Amino acid sequence: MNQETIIVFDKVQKIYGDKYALKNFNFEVRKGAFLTVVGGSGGGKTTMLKMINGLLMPDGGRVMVNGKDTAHTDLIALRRGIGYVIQGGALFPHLNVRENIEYVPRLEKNRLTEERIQELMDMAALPMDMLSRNVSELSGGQQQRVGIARALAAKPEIILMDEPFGALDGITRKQLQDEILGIHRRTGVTIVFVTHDLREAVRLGTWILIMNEGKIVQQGTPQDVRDNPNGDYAQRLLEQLDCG
Ligand SMILES: Nc1ncnc2c1ncn2[C@@H]1O[C@H](COP(=O)(O)OP(=O)(O)OP(=O)(O)O)[C@@H](O)[C@H]1O
Repeated sequence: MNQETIIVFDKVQKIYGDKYALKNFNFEVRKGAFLTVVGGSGGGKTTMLKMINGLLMPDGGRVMVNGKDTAHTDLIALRRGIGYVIQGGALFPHLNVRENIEYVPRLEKNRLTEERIQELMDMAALPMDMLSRNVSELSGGQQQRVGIARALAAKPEIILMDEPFGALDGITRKQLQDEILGIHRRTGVTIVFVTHDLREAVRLGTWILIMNEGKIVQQGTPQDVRDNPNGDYAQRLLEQLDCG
């Protein structure tokens, strides 16, 4: 394994009934990458993401994170090093912002210092006076920011993001994209970010993976993908960039 590789998919298969969600999927994620995974509905993006933190296991092949096969690893320890952000933030609605952010570290008997909480709020561009607010009173964009602060709390090596900004208006979406780019730049965390939106994928990614029907259509830098679309599917997807 390449020293700089943090996640490896090795001949991974995932089958539901007689349909492959992932078919002979081989892929490596470099440490520190901002990988964006793009493609149409049902292409296998969420399936591949959930295999990284062991929410799903392969039916064939293996997924390695930091050199360890997820099928033979302590899943709690694995998830401790992986932040997970999904659409809507999946916050605990009855808890306030502080309690949401402190939730996982507390389970592990790690108290976050006030300094660390301030740092997390700053990274997510949230004001400190929001800590005592109940999350159900916050806007969608604010909730998503709390989800990001919570995912960062345990200083993960990897952050998985599944359509995190899908439900937000254009302006809020752009602000959150800027925030996550800043977090990536400052912390060097490896990010795997699933989106339907090629424009978002190109804007954020250092590396782009285009998937369709459980297979890789194309991968490369945003520039490579734009300049040399591989086949009809990539070409049609890229046409989104030119109209709109
Ligand atoms: N629990 C499940 N049971 C049966 N089929 C499933 C299940 N989860 C996913 N699938 C199927 O596997 C395929 C890949 O789904 P997946 O959610 O990974 O795609 P996706 O690219 O993330 O799609 P979307 O962008 O719509 O979320 C789809 O055909 C889907 O219907």
